Amino acid sequence: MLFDAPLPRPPREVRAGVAHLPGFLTLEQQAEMVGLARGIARAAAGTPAAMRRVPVGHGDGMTSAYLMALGQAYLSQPFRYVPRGAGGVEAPDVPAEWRELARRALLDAVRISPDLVPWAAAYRADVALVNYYPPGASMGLHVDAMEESPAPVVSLSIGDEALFRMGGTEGRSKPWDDVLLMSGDLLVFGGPARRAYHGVPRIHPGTAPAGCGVTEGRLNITIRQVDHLAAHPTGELCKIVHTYIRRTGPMHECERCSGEILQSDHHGDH
Ligand SMILES: O=C(O)CCC(=O)C(=O)O
Ligand SMILES: [Fe+2]
Repeated sequence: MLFDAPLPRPPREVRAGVAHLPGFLTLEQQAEMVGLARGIARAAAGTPAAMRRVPVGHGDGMTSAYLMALGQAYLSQPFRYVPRGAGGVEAPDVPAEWRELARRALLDAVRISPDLVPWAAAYRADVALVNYYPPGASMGLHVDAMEESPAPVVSLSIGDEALFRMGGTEGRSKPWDDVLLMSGDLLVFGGPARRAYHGVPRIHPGTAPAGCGVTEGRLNITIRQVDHLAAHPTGELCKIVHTYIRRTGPMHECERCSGEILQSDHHGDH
């Protein structure tokens, strides 16, 4: 009996700015997310927004995961987001319930990692990247560097267990923090860890729980804020395109009202 009961996995701060909340999603919520992702992938099949294999930080002998971007197209070589309509590139919508789920996930994560606090109130998810790892797939150590906003990344795992590795901000070398991500787990990284190297060296085949919606492999959904937004004194939101460091602190200029100086809706992000 001692070894039959699952070991308790309390929420924990892996390091400053990294919160791991095991079992954040119920099995029903997991199956619902998988169903939604599958439906979107089916509808996008055969279009430029279709799920595709994208090697991330891969060495010899590593098999890459499949990727589908929602909210904005995410192109490789070099990696970049392309806003909808720009250059005729389209992307499926991020389901409204995922954006809301990410907002709530961040609020929960803030309680575990106080370094995430500055981002919670103004967080606005605008992109979701859906990764599918077939058995044997992995993702090399990389930095999520293409988002203009420094808001945290909200990551949900469904299906097979994965070894998630978080390194430093300077390079891929040790020390690393290794975290076992199981089906339903939430991981949020931001603040001092936002631009840290991270990856998935391996997944453990055959470990997906019955009823999670994934029978083989692992689904990872990262929900992100790409656009860096600022609030006008009127409350209208604009996208920050330039940041000037003044003696009084950072000042921002937006796309639409070029030249106008805006107040950031974030705190301590520069
Ligand atoms: O699969 C994971 O847990 C991490 C995915 C990731 O790092 C990414 O999509 O940028
Ligand atoms: Fe990443």
